[in-house]
Amino acid sequence: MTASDPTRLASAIPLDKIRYDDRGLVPAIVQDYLDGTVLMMAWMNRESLQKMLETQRTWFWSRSRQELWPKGATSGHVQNVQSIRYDCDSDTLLVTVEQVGDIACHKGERSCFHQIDGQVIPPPADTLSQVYGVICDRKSNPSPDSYTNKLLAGGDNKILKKIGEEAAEVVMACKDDDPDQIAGEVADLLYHSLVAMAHHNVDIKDVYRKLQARRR
Ligand SMILES: N=c1c2ncn([C@@H]3O[C@H](COP(=O)(O)OP(=O)(O)OP(=O)(O)O)[C@@H](O)[C@H]3O)c2ncn1[C@@H]1O[C@H](COP(=O)(O)O)[C@@H](O)[C@H]1O
Repeated sequence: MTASDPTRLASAIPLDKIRYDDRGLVPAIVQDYLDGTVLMMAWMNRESLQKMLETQRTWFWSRSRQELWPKGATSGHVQNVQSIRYDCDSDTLLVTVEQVGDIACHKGERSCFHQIDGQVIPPPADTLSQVYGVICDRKSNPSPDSYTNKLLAGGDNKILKKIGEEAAEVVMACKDDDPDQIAGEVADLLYHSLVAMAHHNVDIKDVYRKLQARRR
């Protein structure tokens, strides 16, 4: 279900089926629709859910201010709703969004979630994005033992040669019809493609956007 289809978005969530608690609230977990990063958790009531369905933007209920609040009203960092799901006993919502701008947190930080080391940058939920994050970090902060840095130092000549080799290895593994070997060679091909993307400053989310745009 996508936000460009408001009828389906509204009909997918029967407002009366949701089990609100004794305060009339239901928790909503908000996730980036491209890489699955968990952006924030906030509370909704029936009215905010209704508003979210109507506007296709996130609306929550503030327990401290006792009022409805639309995400990004002051910062402009709105969240365009892509899908809404509820769990099996209908007492939790999972909302996937296109985050416009960096800031997701209601306190103005980059994320609601702190890592153990105190950083507030959320780790993307999917493995490919995590590996790409490390590769980009190696590019910014080279490490002498890093294979990635050896590739990046060799530029296109070295990186593209490896992509050609890894693609040929995928072909051979498929010819051998060996699922485990195919998985290993595809992992190598994906990794080297990510290095090429980092070398050419491609945002991994742009790849995900293209895949999403092609979804049927
Ligand atoms: N995901 C990978 C990854 N996949 C494959 N490879 C490397 O890619 C190479 C695969 O090429 P080959 O199979 O041809 O092996 P090879 O013959 O040893 O390679 P060459 O001699 O041709 O360089 C191996 O050296 C693998 O270790 C990877 N190297 C690093 N990563 C990730 O990249 C990030 C940065 O790692 P470093 O660069 O090691 O700091 C980390 O998150 C890693 O997990």
